Amino acid sequence: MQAVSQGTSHSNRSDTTIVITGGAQRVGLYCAERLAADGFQVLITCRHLRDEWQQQPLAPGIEPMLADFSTVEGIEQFIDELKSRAPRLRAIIHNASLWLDDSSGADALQQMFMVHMQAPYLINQQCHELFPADAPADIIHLTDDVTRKGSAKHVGYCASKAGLEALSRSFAARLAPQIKVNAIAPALIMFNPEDDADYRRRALAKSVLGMEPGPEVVYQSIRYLMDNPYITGSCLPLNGGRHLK
Ligand SMILES: NC(=O)C1=CN([C@@H]2O[C@H](COP(=O)(O)OP(=O)(O)OC[C@H]3O[C@@H](n4cnc5c(N)ncnc54)[C@H](OP(=O)(O)O)[C@@H]3O)[C@@H](O)[C@H]2O)C=CC1
Ligand SMILES: Nc1nc2c(c(=O)[nH]1)N=C([C@H](O)[C@@H](O)CO)CN2
Repeated sequence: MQAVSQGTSHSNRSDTTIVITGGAQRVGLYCAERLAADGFQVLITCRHLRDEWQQQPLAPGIEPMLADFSTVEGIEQFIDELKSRAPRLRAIIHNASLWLDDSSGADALQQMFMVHMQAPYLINQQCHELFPADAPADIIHLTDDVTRKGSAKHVGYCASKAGLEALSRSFAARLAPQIKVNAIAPALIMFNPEDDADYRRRALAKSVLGMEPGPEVVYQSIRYLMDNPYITGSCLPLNGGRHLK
């Protein structure tokens, strides 16, 4: 039986682009750096350019695009600019996210709906034609393991991430067989600087592996999905065994 090759050789990766939304920091920036090192062109979106890029420029192959997904107009502006650049897309990674708890104001759910659902919905609908017909193509959504059980303190966040998970499965059905569409559902990946010792201890205790893995495990999951030709409509649990507790 003929082996199916999905991986693009290093040489022709340089003419294909991976979009990572919210890629100017933390998980998104780490994955952008690893994918650029793999030879891809990477477009990261951000709401503001970072001052530190003057002294510490982004790695070669990474280019920032300004985008604010808090309004439909902002999402459409991003889509128009992306189309005007007419990249040969290899992947779109919907990483942008707001992690607001339920005391963050009356419009918190609406804000998270815009970033977690409205933006991926419009971008997937209007940008799928930027993927070349004859080459591997992936859309990957970053959801959250918390959708398994719900969250007493992040009701709105959890609901919007659950909606993103359903949106991912629907686009998998709509865009097959040309584009594979999957989700990655992380639990704790990396703490925020403001997380105190007690919070960190409690968060680590929620999984049987009890670790803060860092963003490499998200990059590994992205590469697994990109390189495997037979996975679509899935949601990859990346949770240290939280479901076993
Ligand atoms: N960190 C973790 O432990 C976990 C992370 N996840 C998920 O993994 C992904 C990456 O996590 P992490 O790196 O911590 O994410 P961050 O909290 O650092 O947010 C990522 C980016 O989202 C962007 N963003 C927020 N609101 C908007 C908006 N209105 N328009 C455009 N961009 C916006 C921000 O970009 P900017 O400010 O530059 O515009 C920010 O840099 C997220 O989807 C997250 O929900 C899930 C579970 C655990
Ligand atoms: N957009 C974000 N989403 C999430 C974050 C984050 O920092 N930004 N962090 C978490 C937590 O790590 C949680 O999984 C464990 O405490 C969840 N989502």
